[in-house]
Amino acid sequence: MQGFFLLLKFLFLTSPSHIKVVHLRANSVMEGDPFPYQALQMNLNEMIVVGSEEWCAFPSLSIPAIKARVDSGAKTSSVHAVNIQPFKRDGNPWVSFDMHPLQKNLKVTVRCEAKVIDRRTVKSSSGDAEKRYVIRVPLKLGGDIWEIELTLTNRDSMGYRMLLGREAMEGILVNPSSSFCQGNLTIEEAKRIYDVTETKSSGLKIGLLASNPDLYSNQRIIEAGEARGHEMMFLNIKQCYMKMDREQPEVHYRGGTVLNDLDAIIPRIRPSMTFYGCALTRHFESLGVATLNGSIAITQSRDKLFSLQLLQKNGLDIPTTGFANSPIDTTDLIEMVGGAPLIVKLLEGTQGRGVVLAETRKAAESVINAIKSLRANLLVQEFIKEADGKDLRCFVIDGKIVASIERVAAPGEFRANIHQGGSARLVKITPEEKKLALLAAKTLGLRVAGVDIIRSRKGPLLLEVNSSPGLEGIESATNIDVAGAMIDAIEKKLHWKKPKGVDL
Ligand SMILES: Nc1ncnc2c1ncn2[C@@H]1O[C@H](COP(=O)(O)OP(=O)(O)OP(=O)(O)O)[C@@H](O)[C@H]1O
Ligand SMILES: [Mg+2]
Ligand SMILES: [Mg+2]
Repeated sequence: MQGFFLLLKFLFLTSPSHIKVVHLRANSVMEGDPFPYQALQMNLNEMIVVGSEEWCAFPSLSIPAIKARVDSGAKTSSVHAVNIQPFKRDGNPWVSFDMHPLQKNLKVTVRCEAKVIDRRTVKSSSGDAEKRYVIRVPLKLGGDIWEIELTLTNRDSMGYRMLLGREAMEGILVNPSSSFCQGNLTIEEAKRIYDVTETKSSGLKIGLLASNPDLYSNQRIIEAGEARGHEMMFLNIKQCYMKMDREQPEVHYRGGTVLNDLDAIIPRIRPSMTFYGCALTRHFESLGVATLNGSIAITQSRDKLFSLQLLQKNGLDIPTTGFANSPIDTTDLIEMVGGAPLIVKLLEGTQGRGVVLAETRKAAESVINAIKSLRANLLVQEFIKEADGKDLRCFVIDGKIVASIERVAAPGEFRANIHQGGSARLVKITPEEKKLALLAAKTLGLRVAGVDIIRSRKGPLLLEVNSSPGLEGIESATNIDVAGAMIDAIEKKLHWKKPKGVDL
């Protein structure tokens, strides 16, 4: 009742004609009073009274029942959403996502779609800031229906799948001491509404282990998997964690969901996440989940020095490369790779950052010694001048070259990386280059690899092998469905065949 009185007071305070604080008692409502109690009473009668928790519905999302925590302390409303996939419809941004509308129940999954009206940084009750998609959908509560804004987030670790915040509460009276003022459902009834009949899809369940669902490459992989009838799940590396236990090792997803029914994972680990991402991939392997690229192969390909050693040991041609510990050896290190001009590469560089051309011996010495004084590791490499700012990127999947492009550096630039302004074009590679690319992927044990080759006077030389090569440059330059070929490789690994009679 206390809340009810508070709201009465609130109503008076926020109404422009009543600016003084009024303490109301139910028995003070009497005829002839100076206050327009009758009008107020009519207003109140029009309001929807809700308790601290209520069953709601989202007709446009095909969610007939979801239990919400009513919290006027929260500004925005949020709803549980996982596996969020942005896409475009009629040129507008949309998202599709999985909702498990029933608490602690992962069997009931509804795939929802809604137009995105905003992306907003929201601070959760734990203090973490998260960038969330915002949608606007009709909410049904009791007999009423009105549009509200919802942010999408993983609420697995929260007590409720939905939070109804004050922005969505226009016309609502909260009585915090009661619950389900608009009708209650038992869990059994809620389950019956969703008609829990487990329907196992005939496709594979594939997890994409990555960091950013908005990346072109990640979107394409999900799209290609779904187009082949598989259940694709975007798994944010940072939100997965591992249980090491002899009897029951597990991978959990934030909130406690146990990821125990995946057939395969596609690791797409960004360089800054190598350590954690590889540990996670290893854990999936120990659970018997198939991985497109294995953890050992990813780990060794990420170590530029180690992978070059492995490649040259297996007879592959690489530019002459030097590596030293002490600045005392810098002079000979430069000599060793044929003197200036030469290339200096940071061991942990990517996208062409950390690759420097030192044109003179003096410049080479200063760059090498400066980097060493920062305790960073570097490689010194002969400069392949005749490459003229061009290199080749060969996309290898399952022992075959599925696409190749030539990347051409921007004017005045020697690095051909797209991120450094380079452009890509279709190229026909020679049998020698083809052999080099396939052998490189095989040597590093990568089922999927982006092999970089530079054309030199001595013939093709191997620059490096990437375990999570980007798809945008290569797919747009060649029009080849590289993402589809990656899914084919998983199907092949798992001996999965499209069920007869299924038209995908
Ligand atoms: N020895 C070299 N001689 C001439 N050009 C080179 C040499 N090494 C690298 N480059 C140029 O610099 C670019 C970046 O080098 P590299 O691929 O080794 O670095 P990266 O930062 O790891 O890039 P990536 O994004 O491909 O992982 C190459 O694509 C190539 O165009
Ligand atoms: Mg690289
Ligand atoms: Mg490269």
